Amino acid sequence: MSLLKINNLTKNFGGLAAVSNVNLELGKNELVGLIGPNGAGKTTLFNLLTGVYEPSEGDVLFYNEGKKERLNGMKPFKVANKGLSRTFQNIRLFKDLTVLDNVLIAMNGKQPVGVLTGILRLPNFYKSEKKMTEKALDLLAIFDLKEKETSLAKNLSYGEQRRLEIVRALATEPKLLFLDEPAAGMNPQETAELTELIKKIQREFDLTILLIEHDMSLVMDVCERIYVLEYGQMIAEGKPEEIKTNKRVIKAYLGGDL
Ligand SMILES: Nc1ncnc2c1ncn2[C@@H]1O[C@H](COP(=O)(O)OP(=O)(O)OP(=O)(O)O)[C@@H](O)[C@H]1O
Repeated sequence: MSLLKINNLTKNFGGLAAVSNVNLELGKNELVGLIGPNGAGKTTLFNLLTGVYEPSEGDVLFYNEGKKERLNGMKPFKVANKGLSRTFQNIRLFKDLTVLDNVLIAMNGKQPVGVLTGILRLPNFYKSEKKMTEKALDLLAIFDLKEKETSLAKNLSYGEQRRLEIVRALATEPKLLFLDEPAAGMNPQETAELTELIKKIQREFDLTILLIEHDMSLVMDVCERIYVLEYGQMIAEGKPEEIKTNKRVIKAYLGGDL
């Protein structure tokens, strides 16, 4: 069953087509990779899918509980409310807030009580706040960050900050998660641990994941299917073993081995 469909998507920056006539489809519960050399258009594509950019041409269609919705032109917070969440290539945390507060802020849009209940601090407000805190701590525990709940985000190691970013994205209870280079800057052991975590959250949270990653071992290990972009165009799509031996893909990566 299709969850997201991208039809002939194009984004022009002046004379440059950063994304050109791209088609892509994600089925429910799929874990799909998006790879390509530097400047291929991967992040631009994520920005088109999450409302940061409006497409120059084409459609982004989201199949939400049987209803087809067109996401083009929707503001990022609206796209997030539909159940599409993302992490960024450059870490975007509230560095001077605690780990727990970083997660609670991400959850805020999901606060189930009304504004008045919140302003007047009625009993339901405290009940819901307690529930949210418990949920945030459960998520932090999965990512081995529970003991750090009171640490300031800026005092976490690089790998921990990257994990906290994923926790924040999950806190919005997404149906579709876009991960932009989650292993960037991680050492091999941290990358191996993250690989296992990505597999685990996809299973346990009933998620569909699209993953941009330069670390080929991670991509080949976790992804069921892989799309390859080069100069804004989708040059290949297939299973990891097909992508590894695809001549056009190998050429795009300067003739090197994947
Ligand atoms: N806001 C912008 N204005 C003008 N050009 C842009 C803009 N954003 C991206 N580009 C250009 O579009 C092309 C694709 O960039 P993009 O960042 O999407 O590539 P990428 O595949 O994510 O690269 P990397 O792997 O290095 O992160 C590049 O040539 C880039 O310079």
